[in-house]
Amino acid sequence: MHGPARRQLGVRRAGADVVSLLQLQDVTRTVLPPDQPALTILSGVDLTVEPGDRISIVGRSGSGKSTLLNILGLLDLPTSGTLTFADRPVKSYSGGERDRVRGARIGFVFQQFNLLPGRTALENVAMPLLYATGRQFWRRRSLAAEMLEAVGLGHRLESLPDRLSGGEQQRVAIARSLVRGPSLILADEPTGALDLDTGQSVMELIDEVATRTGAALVTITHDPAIARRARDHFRLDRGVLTPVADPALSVSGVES
Ligand SMILES: Nc1ncnc2c1ncn2[C@@H]1O[C@H](COP(=O)(O)OP(=O)(O)OP(=O)(O)O)[C@@H](O)[C@H]1O
Repeated sequence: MHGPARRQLGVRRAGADVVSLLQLQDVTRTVLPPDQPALTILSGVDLTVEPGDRISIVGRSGSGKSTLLNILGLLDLPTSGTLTFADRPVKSYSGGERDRVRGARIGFVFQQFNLLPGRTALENVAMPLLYATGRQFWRRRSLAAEMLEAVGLGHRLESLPDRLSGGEQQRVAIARSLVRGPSLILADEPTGALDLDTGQSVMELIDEVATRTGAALVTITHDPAIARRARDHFRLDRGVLTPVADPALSVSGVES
């Protein structure tokens, strides 16, 4: 067994003593809107993410992508089912521990760059290191500069976001997401605000950094060309996650 089927059943690669990075087993998320019956947004979601994985998830608007992303990013807990990070049940973490694990081990890349407008590229990238400890904290400016160098912006350290192009701003946002060396990168429509060529080069950059650091990359997108860059593909449809061979087939008729 290989690829998505293995991933959904959580079967480990033969002979590997891999600690799964993130595992969802039979995850459900239900909300209780006021004066309305309970609404099931995710049901029976199984997914295993291992170090170095490249996974794409596509789904139409309202299929539950944001809800799933919040669970993958430890921002929300499942209503039922099991969520483990590094083989430890997430519900056993205190709120503070969950925040620390998220900050240190998960990097988010969003469609909106969310850069602080009055801060330079260097200050924006150094920001997450204010929450780090030891060497990462004390060396935050030089680590941020190295990261900006790595995304090709070593010459724009002192630039404010409004002096940068969209692609450059996304590179700064990527540098900021990855500066703490996360083991899991969650990219939510990372190229949604960029033109085709810039989008492809930004994805190449994320792939390259993930490969260099051994991080797993989960990309949520409606764009089949972006999804195809992953190795394993899933479709989310009305809260149900299913493996698919080709992301293009799973997005026909999908609205972004
Ligand atoms: N707290 C909530 N209360 C009521 N309904 C909710 C809540 N959160 C999500 N929903 C509903 O659940 C469904 C899935 O929401 P979600 O935001 O996860 O979808 P999505 O796939 O990210 O959509 P989009 O691509 O449009 O952002 C939607 O119909 C949404 O209206």
